[in-house]
Amino acid sequence: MRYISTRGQAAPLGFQAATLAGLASDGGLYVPEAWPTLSAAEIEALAGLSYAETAVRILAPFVGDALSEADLRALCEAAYGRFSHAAVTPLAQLDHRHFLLELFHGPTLAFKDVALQMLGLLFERFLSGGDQHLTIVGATSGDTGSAAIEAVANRAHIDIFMLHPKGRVSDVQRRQMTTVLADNVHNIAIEGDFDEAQALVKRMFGDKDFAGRFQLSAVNSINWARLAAQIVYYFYAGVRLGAPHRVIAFSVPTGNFGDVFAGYVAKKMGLPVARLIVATNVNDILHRALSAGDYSTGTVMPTATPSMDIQVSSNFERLLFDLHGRDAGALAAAMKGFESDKVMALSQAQRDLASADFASARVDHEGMVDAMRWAHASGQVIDPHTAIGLSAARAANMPADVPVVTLATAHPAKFGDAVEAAIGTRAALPDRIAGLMEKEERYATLPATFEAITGYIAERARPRA
Ligand SMILES: Cc1ncc(COP(=O)(O)O)c(C=O)c1O
Ligand SMILES: N[C@@H](CCOP(=O)(O)O)C(=O)O
Repeated sequence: MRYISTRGQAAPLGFQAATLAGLASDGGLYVPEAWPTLSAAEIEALAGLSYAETAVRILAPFVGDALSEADLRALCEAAYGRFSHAAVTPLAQLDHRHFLLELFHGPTLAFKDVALQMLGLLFERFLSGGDQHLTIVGATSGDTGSAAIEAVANRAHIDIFMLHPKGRVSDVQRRQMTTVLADNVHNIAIEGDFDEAQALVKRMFGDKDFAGRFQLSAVNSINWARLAAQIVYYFYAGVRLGAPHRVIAFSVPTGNFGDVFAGYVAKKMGLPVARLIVATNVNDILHRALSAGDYSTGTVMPTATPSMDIQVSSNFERLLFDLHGRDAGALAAAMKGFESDKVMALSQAQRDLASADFASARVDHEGMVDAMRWAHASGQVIDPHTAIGLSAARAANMPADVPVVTLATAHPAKFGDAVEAAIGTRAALPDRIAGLMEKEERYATLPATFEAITGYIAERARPRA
């Protein structure tokens, strides 16, 4: 399997090189040259397999010859052996057609663990025996940061620098990052929002001098390996609900468009998906783009779903690449225009193409609270992000015989205040993070400027070997 850049100016890479590179040198994102497919019989054969074994079957075509099947199996078993639920990503039923796909049973209690536990092991595997070391630069609106830090803390060949928007993540989210005092972990609170953090990170990859001095890599979903690992749970849930013989819809609380893009890939690979419902909070650029062709940024509004307070969604570029007929030149020109003007219009033909796979909804604060209360009445305490997805799922116009699965992306204990405000009770902090609120924190606070951030990193990172 070869990976090509959405902007067409970087050399195609294999899985190992694409994983270590993170972002393509031309500013584009790596995508597989062609989508691998599974036959109906191959999907049927996933029934009854463990999560780790399902991961082996789904990831094998993406990994290609970068790992033997036995090595891939060993990594999947190690990664998913750390989850607190035997099913890794279990389904919970809310009523006759609504389900939650619980993605928060990993070490940091959010869906990011599903991919990052795997990515941490892949990095270690690809770096072992060599003299390379990676400087990981990442941006987080709350959950990627802690999952990535958990996955790479104390690894000899890696330094991680994680940028989060100061004061715009929950206390639990911040502490999950800043109380990890390992020498190779560097947390930076930037005086800006998530979009600025993400733009700074992307600029580092594109800066010849900086990228030449340090071997940069990514843990955000710009890294293809992140997304590949997230495809697995769509198949795992779909097969449990009757795929390939039954069509299923998924509702995905969306920020950076990574999670829902993984669902799109699952559909391309053959999973029968009626629609992927892109559920946004009031930071609704993706809903406007898909429903009205208006892909234009506004000011980011802080909400009770901070992990989704995003306007510029990295992975939307991967969908735009397909919507531009995989014409990298056309996409590169469109992205250049968007980067300078903050506006892009999707044509009617592009919207029609997208609407075969995606529906979308914007959910405001009241909609989120209603969904939390409805789930609570059905016996489930859900986090605010999941509630955005559930609200969109309940409003979606899906055929009556199609089950609708909402991705439960975080444990409700990560957002205790918002949960209590909505349903009058808090979810207890699970044992995994007990004592978190008493631990010592360490992080730097810096202005959101390229010079300040790269200067800080340059003083601490190990240069290229
Ligand atoms: C809890 C939670 N829900 C939803 C999202 C949005 O996911 P994505 O950025 O992949 O669209 C995030 C952040 O990524 C998150 O942390
Ligand atoms: N909500 C995310 C934002 C980063 O998304 P990613 O999937 O690209 O890592 C977070 O929790 O940090």
